[in-house]
Amino acid sequence: MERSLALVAIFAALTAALGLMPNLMLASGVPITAQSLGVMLCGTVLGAKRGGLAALLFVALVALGLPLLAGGRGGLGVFAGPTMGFVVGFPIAAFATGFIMEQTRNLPVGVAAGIAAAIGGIVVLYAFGIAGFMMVLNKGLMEALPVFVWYIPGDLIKAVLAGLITAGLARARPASVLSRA
Ligand SMILES: O=C(O)CCCC[C@@H]1SC[C@@H]2NC(=O)N[C@@H]21
Repeated sequence: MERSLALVAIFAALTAALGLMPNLMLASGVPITAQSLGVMLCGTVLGAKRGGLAALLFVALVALGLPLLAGGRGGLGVFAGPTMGFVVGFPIAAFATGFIMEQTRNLPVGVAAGIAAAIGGIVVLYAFGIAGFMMVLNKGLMEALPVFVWYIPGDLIKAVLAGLITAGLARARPASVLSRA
C-alpha cells in the first residue's frame, strides 16, 4: 500500500518534471510537450487505478496553482484555456492506458505498453483535448481536427518510448510495474 502510494507520487512528479523539458507553443495555444509521455507512463507502469490517480494528483496540483504545466503554467485559469480538455483528460487517458495494459497480459510488456499508450494517450486524450479546444474557442470539428495533425507524429514517438521504457523497467525492476503485478 505504502509502496504503491509512493509510486503514485513519483509518477505525478515525473509528469511534472517532463514539463521542464523544452516545449514548443504553437499558434493554436496548445504546446508540443513531453508531459503526455508522463501520462502514458502513469498508465503503462502503474495500471488503471493508480495511474489515473497519479495523473489526477498532477492535475490537482496544477489546479491549486503550482506552475507545473509546460512553460510554467498552472492555476484555475488553465481550465478556461485552449488546453483545458487535455488537462482534464490526463487522468482519464492514464486510466484508459492502464486499463488496456491490464487487459493485454497475453502480450509482451513492451508491445502491450506501446499499444495501450497509443490508444489511451493519443485516441482517448485527443478526444477530450479536441472537445475542450472546440468548446473554449467555439470551433467546429472540421476546423479543430487539422490543428492537431501536427501533434500526432511526436505522440506516436512517445507511445513507442512508453513501450520501451515500460519494457526496460519490467526487466530491471519487475515489481515496480504494478500494471503487471
Ligand atoms: O500544458 C498544457 O496546458 C497541456 C498541454 C497538452 C498538450 C497536448 S497533450 C497531447 C498533444 N501532444 C502534445 O505534445 N501536445 C498536445
